[in-house]
Amino acid sequence: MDSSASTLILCPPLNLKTTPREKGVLVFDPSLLEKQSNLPTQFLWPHEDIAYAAQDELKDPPINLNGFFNGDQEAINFATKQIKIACLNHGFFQVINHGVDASLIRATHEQMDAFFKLPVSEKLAIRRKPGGLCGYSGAHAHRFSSKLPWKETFSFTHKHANGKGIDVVNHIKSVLGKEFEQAGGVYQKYCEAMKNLSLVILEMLAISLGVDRLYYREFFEDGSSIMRGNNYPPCKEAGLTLGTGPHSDPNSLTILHQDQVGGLEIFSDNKWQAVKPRSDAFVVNIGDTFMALSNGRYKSCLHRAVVNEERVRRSLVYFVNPQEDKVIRAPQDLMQREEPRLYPDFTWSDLREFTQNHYRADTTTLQNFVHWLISEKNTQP
Ligand SMILES: C=C1C[C@]23C[C@H]1CC[C@H]2[C@]1(C)CCC[C@@](C)(C(=O)O)[C@H]1[C@@H]3C(=O)O
Ligand SMILES: O=C(O)CCC(=O)C(=O)O
Ligand SMILES: [Fe+2]
Repeated sequence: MDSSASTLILCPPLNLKTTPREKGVLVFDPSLLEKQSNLPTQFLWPHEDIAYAAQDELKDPPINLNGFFNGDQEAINFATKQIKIACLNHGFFQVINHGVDASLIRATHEQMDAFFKLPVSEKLAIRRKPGGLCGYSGAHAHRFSSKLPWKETFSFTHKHANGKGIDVVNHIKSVLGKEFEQAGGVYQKYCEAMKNLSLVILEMLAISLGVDRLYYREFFEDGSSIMRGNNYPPCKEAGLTLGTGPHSDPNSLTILHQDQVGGLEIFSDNKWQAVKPRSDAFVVNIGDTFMALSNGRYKSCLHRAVVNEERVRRSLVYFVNPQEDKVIRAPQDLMQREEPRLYPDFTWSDLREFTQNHYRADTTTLQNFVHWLISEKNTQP
């Protein structure tokens, strides 16, 4: 396991108060890192993670959601069949005609850009703390000391049940100050749009699995998702590092919007395949929690993000989660005699704790989590 707080300080330390769990603060400042003659070893990734750069682009057609919004049954059947094929194959698909305003997507990217352009000291003042998921992170140095991702992230929670609330605005104002009220408003709208889109996708997933069409929608109605901006600066030695290493997302679904630079790759048909950016599409992937909610029928998708030498790349990510203490259990229809139940009851809070404190997400997170959960339960007094 590699989750010790980093003692490494790549750039002159700023005057930061650190918590006892933070043994040091790595400052991810690409303009300073650029001046170092070699890529610091902490950013090097092993051959098996980097190798076999995608030669092909994924050819799957995007799923058109128009029919769903218009209640066109034939179109819904067609789209849910396409979703089923994608989720049985690799757990990844793109959606178009999703109903989210292009101007809202653009505005959200712009607000994230403005955030990442803040001085490093301001970003570090709201840094993500060990064990937590929210705040600013430079290269995830608060969690790992090797195989650092060449990226910075800014994350916060979005609670689904708050409807048209202003919890995101209030949170952003409280951490960044009143001048970020407008940014908070944009994020709030974007999160609402992502929540609504996630509920549509969950309904289509239910149809595609042949279970009660509202099963997942209702399950996630009071969920608590995570919104994140990823910023991948250009890297002189892009071939030696990764923006996000190969992993499956532990959450339920991920809805991602990437800019036009490109870099997202998914592992399908035994090879890495590039996902060509489409500004009008959202990329959706199945995560470990949904894999459990489908009793293993739908695959949690293996993916990574490569960086490049010239251009900064950005993505907006909405990690969909249920309410944290809700029991994760597949619908009864998917746990028949011929398809025995594959996973024990667990909660997102358990899996989140496992991935934050005991494990680095990979393709076997769910399997290893189940073993951990069982042994934890057995050792509790
Ligand atoms: C529970 C979580 C851990 C991560 C953020 C949320 C949902 C996805 C996870 C993550 C993206 C999976 C890949 C590795 C990771 C460290 C990352 O590169 O960002 C993961 C997240 C995290 O801890 O930030
Ligand atoms: O930025 C990307 O394209 C991928 C990011 C990702 O996989 C993640 O944040 O989980
Ligand atoms: Fe991911």
